[in-house]
Amino acid sequence: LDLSTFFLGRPLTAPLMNASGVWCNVNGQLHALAESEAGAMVTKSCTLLRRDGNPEPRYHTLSMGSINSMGLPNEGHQYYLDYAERHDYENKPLFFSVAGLTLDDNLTIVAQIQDAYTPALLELNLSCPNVPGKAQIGYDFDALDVILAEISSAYSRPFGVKLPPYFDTAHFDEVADILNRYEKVNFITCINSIGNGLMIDMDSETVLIKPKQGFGGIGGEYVLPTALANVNAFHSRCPKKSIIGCGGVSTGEHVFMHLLAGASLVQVGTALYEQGPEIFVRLKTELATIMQEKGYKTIREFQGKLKTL
Ligand SMILES: O=C(O)c1[nH]c(=O)[nH]c(=O)c1I
Repeated sequence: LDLSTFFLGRPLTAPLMNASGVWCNVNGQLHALAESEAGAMVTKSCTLLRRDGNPEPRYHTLSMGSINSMGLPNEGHQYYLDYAERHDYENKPLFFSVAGLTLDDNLTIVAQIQDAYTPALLELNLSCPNVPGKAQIGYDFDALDVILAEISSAYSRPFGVKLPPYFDTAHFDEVADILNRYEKVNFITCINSIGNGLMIDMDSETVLIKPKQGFGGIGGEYVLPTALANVNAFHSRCPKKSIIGCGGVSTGEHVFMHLLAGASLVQVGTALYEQGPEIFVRLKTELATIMQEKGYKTIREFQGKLKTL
């Protein structure tokens, strides 16, 4: 599936969706997303069985974003398969996020998605930073190679991966080399939260969240430059794959920047958590205004056309 035509070919001026994990854990939230102005939507990353996740407080708003250590709370994969069966795909495409705790769990879940033959698009989450004792697959390049080989042979359709942020050119090169060896990896979602940040309450002199001594993934405005860099790095290194941008989006300008950097579709996390699905109306309007001011009729005219000096 080529996301760029799937979304850019359509009259959408705002290919927008939620970031997995935000407003997508339970049916009521999923229904609200389905009814929203978002162009697509994704389910909460699921494990084989239901999980409570980490003890609360596990999410906190920050002056320029958020910190979270949710711990992969979800209703278990069958719950989201049931939702995927009921979803109205004419209304908007559905992405199905999977974050199994083991390779076997991932294979079991993916096999059931295969058997259910849902039109949902698999987004394999390789970047959850908050399960104590579980290193991120996205930062273990051998494990990354193995899971892509296993999923590619177990799943017959195109799928995508949700990557953590990288901060070193050698890592962009190495991860892109691995991804380019898997033609079934049709899209790359950059970025997940910047793992293991820490913020402090000045009055009580304590951390803000309970799990992991206060360490958690950072989202929001703080991560925009890192998100744009990862979108652009993989856009230039993986010409046959679509990039879904995620990270730091709260205005139409941010959406425009992600698209210019190479994204075909843009996810919203922290700002959606704070403002709810109505945000998609504002982002669509703001992007359309920017496009009008710049004289662009379609996204294709500027998508991926970031200029260097
Ligand atoms: O703690 C979480 O549930 C979580 N939190 C994130 O910031 N990213 C993720 O992929 C996940 I699975």
